[in-house]
Amino acid sequence: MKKLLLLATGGTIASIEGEEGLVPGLSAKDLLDYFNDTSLSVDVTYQILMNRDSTNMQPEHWVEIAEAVHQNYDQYDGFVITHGTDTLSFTSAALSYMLQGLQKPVVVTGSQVPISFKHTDAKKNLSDALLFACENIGGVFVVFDGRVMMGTRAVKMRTKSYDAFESINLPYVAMIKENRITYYWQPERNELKLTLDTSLCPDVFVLKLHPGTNPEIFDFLKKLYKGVIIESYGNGGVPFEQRNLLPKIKELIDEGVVVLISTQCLEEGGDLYLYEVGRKVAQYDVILSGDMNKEAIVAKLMWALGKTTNIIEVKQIIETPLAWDLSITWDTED
Ligand SMILES: NC(=O)C[C@H](N)C(=O)O
Repeated sequence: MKKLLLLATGGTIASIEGEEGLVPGLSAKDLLDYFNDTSLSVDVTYQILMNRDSTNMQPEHWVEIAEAVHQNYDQYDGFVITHGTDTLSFTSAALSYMLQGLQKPVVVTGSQVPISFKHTDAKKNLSDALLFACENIGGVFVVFDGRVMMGTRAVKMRTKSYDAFESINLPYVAMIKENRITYYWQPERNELKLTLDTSLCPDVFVLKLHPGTNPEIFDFLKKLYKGVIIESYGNGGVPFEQRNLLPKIKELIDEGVVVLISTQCLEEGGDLYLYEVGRKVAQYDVILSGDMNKEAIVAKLMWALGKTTNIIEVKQIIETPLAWDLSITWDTED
């Protein structure tokens, strides 16, 4: 019988009605008691790591979760982490970077409706997650509404529907229906040994551009952050007429802040060399995000800056695919 470790962190799945709205209140044991599915023959041990709405998750909590998996790695065949959905993808991406060389599944799940409610997606998600955690596969996965996605590719798309998550720019790994797993593809196996690398620098900011963005915002960012992710438009580029952002971006880079250009478009990634608006900013030492999603970029940049602030080294880390986070090969000017 497979031995699994369930690590509970809170979220709606573990929430109960509080005086001021839903609040995480169930323990890992409560979750399993509600679940009570006898069709799965697994030996589940549980541990409550924290009990918070995932809106309150901070990078330090990602580290706690990664450490818990690492500490227990040899004792279990697979891991299930129950988590709030709001920042679940940030956590799943961060775990994908901090836990390199996983030869066992680490499955992150949650729900849109508490497990204690009559109609809930929690029981299916938990059951699917436990089932998938028994598989002979390595990596961090998100299992939600019957979909299995790589931890670096899941994005929360819907606030209320059960199909809250999509796998962006990478097909689902598998689908689960009535306790049957149908694979579409599988990450290749490797011979790596598990390493825990929790170096994280949280001084990262995401600036979402909109027409009218005031260039002076960069003066504040320069003081507070070591890395700035500019979520630009379409294929990428920044405005250089009227409220010209280019001089401020150059200043930021000259002062040693790492600047990464990404796009507000979720699908297909950017190509900074297509338009003049892109090429102008591409002349500077900016990092390209390809088709990585925002959640993965934030976690990866924090992880990279935890090791080095050297722009060349950070660029090398970010622009190298890791844990299936990036699939685009770089377009260059010629
Ligand atoms: N569905 C959920 O889990 C939402 C909740 N606010 C959380 O992220 O913890």
